[in-house]
Amino acid sequence: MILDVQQLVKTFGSHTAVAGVDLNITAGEVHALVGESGSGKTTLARCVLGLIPPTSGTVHIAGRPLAGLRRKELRRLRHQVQIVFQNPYAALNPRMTVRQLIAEPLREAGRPVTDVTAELERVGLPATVLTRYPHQLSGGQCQRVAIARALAVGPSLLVLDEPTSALDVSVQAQILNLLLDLREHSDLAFLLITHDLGVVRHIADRVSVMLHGELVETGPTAQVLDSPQHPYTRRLLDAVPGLRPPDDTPPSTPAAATAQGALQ
Ligand SMILES: Nc1ncnc2c1ncn2[C@@H]1O[C@H](COP(=O)(O)OP(=O)(O)OP(=O)(O)O)[C@@H](O)[C@H]1O
Repeated sequence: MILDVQQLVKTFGSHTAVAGVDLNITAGEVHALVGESGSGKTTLARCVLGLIPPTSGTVHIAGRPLAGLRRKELRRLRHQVQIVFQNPYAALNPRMTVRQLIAEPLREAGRPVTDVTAELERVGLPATVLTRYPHQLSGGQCQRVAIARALAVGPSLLVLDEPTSALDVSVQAQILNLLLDLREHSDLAFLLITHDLGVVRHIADRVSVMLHGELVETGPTAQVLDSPQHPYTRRLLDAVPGLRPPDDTPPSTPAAATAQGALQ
């Protein structure tokens, strides 16, 4: 088990942002976390990353508790979980070249900086971008650099916070395919925070639905999207035309098959 969260609670003053969440992710799993704005997704992710302490509950990374570690151990454990943000331009230092941006985490992880080109190749970028600054890259290229930086320290879990929503639709697909490709060739697991249920259908193995700080439903993606149990999940799905066949249409009809196939 790469991530094991138990009974996690996070309050800010009198406001409860995360209200007793259990969540586990195994090696190689793509786990999507969906829910409306303010439901607590980012707060949960920040607790998982060790950026903020939970009010109560536990987070274990690869079997080790995040709480109560000495600084050095915590740093090592934190390498295991990396994050990629929504807006790559904001996440990358504008004064650093791509070479410097990727060398920085390699150095931090004690790896040779000569690996920079290999790291670039891994995310589908040519060596010609090495001397460029973020503003000289496209949004998709920037996001690839951000992913390369996250991968450089050898994480087991990548938290992706709306990783494609700032990108053009065609570039979104390329980044999603890159993530699938990375997963195919490693045991890397993903916690994918997204509003896009089409993306969930396309790449997630399991999905958790968050509402007012609680996980109201968790299960294999097809099961949750095709037979949602919680009324909130149903409402989310009903808001996206074509994601789920209407209740009175058997899933086996050609129309329903087309609606679902369009998202594949
Ligand atoms: N540092 C903070 N101080 C006070 N309240 C906070 C803080 N961080 C988050 N909150 C509150 O906690 C709740 C959950 O916020 P969070 O950002 O986790 O939601 P979210 O599901 O990630 O939303 P979005 O999809 O818009 O990013 C919100 O009501 C938010 O205002």
